[in-house]
Amino acid sequence: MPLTDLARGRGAEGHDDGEGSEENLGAVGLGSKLRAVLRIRDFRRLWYSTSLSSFGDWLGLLAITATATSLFDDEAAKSFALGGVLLFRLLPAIVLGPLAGAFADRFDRRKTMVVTHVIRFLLFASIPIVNEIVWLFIAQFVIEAVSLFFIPAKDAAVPNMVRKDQLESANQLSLITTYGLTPVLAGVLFAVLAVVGRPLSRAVPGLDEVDLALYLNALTYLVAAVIIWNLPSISGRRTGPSVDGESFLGSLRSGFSFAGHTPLVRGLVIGITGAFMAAGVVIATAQAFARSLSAGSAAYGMLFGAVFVGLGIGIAVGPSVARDLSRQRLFGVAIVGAGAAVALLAWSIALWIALLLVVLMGFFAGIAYLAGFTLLGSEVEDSVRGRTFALVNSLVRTALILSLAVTPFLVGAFGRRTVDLGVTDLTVAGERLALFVAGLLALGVGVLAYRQMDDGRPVPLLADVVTALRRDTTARRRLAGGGVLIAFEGGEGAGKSTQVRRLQEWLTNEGLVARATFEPGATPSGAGIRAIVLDKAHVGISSRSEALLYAADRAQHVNDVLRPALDAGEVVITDRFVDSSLAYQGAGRTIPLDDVRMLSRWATDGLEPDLTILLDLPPEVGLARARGRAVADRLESESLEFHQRVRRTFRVLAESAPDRYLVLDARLAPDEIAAAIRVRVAELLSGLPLQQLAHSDGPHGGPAPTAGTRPSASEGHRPHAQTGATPQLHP
Ligand SMILES: Nc1ncnc2c1ncn2[C@@H]1O[C@H](COP(=O)(O)OP(=O)(O)OP(=O)(O)O)[C@@H](O)[C@H]1O
Ligand SMILES: Cc1cn([C@H]2C[C@H](O)[C@@H](COP(=O)(O)O)O2)c(=O)[nH]c1=O
Repeated sequence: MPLTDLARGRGAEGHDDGEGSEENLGAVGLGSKLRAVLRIRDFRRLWYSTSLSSFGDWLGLLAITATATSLFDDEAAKSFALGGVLLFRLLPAIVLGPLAGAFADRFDRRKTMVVTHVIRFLLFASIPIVNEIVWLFIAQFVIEAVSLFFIPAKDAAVPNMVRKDQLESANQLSLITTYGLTPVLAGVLFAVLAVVGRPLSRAVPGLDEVDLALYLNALTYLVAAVIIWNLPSISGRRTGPSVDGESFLGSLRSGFSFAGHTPLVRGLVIGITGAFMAAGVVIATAQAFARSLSAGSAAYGMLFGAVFVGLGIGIAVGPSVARDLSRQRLFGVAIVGAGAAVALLAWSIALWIALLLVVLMGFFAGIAYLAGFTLLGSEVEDSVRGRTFALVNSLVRTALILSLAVTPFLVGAFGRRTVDLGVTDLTVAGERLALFVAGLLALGVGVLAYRQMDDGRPVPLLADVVTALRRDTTARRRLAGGGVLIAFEGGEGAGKSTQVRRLQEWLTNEGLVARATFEPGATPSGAGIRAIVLDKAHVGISSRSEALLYAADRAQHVNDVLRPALDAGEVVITDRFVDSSLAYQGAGRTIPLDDVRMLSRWATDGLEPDLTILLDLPPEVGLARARGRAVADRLESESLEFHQRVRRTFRVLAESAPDRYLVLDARLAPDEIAAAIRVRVAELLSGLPLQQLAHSDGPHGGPAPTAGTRPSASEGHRPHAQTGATPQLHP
């Protein structure tokens, strides 16, 4: 068993008992998910520590850029100093990134994190003391180099602290904190320091607000180091310098080879690097683009803010909007979305259009970043995770440096050109062309990344995205070859058993594996429940108890019969399902429908029919038919009003989702009803990947099991061989 699984298992060190179980129920709000992940003690402590150092980072950036510019009076020298600070921040990644990754995979991650924090504490504290631009550059360079060792150690440690299904929430929390909360708090504190700094520097000569910010920043690293020191679980299995006897160079090589030969990682690397290269172009052209909108000096600030608004929305709501889509697909789709938004941005003529597109770009970028980061954490083995994170980190920074450095030259060289289109002249500005090219680049890498990472799902991408956004779980199951569930509903004696049997016979003759089943009583324990609920001798069963008995029968039925058959790609036809509980226990026994719905959803684990066929009949007619067949059971013996409520509810349910129901008048002749059913079912099944009977026994093969005689659920299993697109059916 991989170490990551062991560490994530129940009772792993630092896990609080019972946390996060609510998440397993499905649709849980962002707040609850974040609270659940924060209940994990060690993760919570690591989060405190990284939030603190991230806050320090932002404060440090503000203070350092202020220091750099304050050392000069001349405007050109100020911008040189600013550019120099940023360059020295990004530069070390090119050389040191991969080394740092190999380090994170070979050495104790906790010690690496503590040592790098302490070094940064010392360096930040030294900047105001030395107060020289050359030392500022050197310190920046070393701080960044040291951060490169911290980042992969931290990123690679997080997946070991939370359950796999909680990693996305843990990443959401980290990204929201790092890019939403801490920069704002740092900005506010910096502003406060600017106010208190002046009187302070009069009181303590040589100490101003920038120095204070730098000292505070240094202190955050020291406190964060102490917190991490007290988190032994971060160390994991790394106690010695070498994990498996591989040399340092060897592990560096194997890290590159892993990234190059693993399609998922290759796709992620291509996607993230390309997207950041495009982001660099957007940043480099932003000022000129804002000016081109002739919207005043505030336009740049607004566009800048819009990116963060979009990013925030994407990170916060993206995962729940696209809950059902695989993260591989989500990643590719989101990069393509961000690229398309940038390409359109190049053409926008008004500030409000540009703002909308920038929010959209940020939204998709946020989703892509979160999905990519989560995939790296969850899909990459612990032993190479540090190297993988570090490689991505280096490539991201290299891409940013390159595009930030090259774009202004290209834009300047292109200038503004007028193209003669014959009918009219088109003026093209360099910054807009660069934006358009960046958009196309992101679009291209999104497609490329998607192709590399595609998880081989049989569902076409568009249908996958549409059904995921619509939360159409039944359509998703159908499209993925997960069988088809057809439910028959209706009152007593409506002819359900008759039609279930006829439909199954027809499907079998058409060469498909079709299983007939029923509720209640299709499993051995269900048969016991059926005997209880239908026996007139049981006079004292309460409404709630009855609802629970039907739910228990259904839970067993789903588990033993429906799910396995659907997983095998069969067409499953059930005589009654959830709607019967809503109609009989809800309307009949007057239990609130929402309670019955909730109980049923729990029992079925969300399984819903692809199609429900309602055979509608006045209860007096149906009861007469049923009584001609056998003595009335406990439910059939209920009053006419009871059965009228049941019928009304069946009809209301069908009216509320017409595309999922086929309502037929059950007074028609059985042949007519069967023909109408065949037409609708042929439509539903056409082209779906379903199990087909082997040639030896079908099409037109062996006898079909009889639903009307209430077969045991194991009957109806027929030898079947292949899955394939359903051939043309003949209704
Ligand atoms: N369309 C129809 N017209 C007239 N009689 C029918 C029709 N369909 C079925 N019947 C007859 O009505 C009786 C009940 O049919 P069936 O058992 O198929 O109904 P059901 O809905 O499964 O009933 P229950 O829910 O009580 O089990 C049977 O005797 C059957 O032959
Ligand atoms: C599934 C289900 C069924 N019932 C009732 C409806 C009928 O009266 C009987 C089942 O009899 P049948 O001849 O097999 O149709 O049970 C119910 O009240 N609630 C349910 O969920």
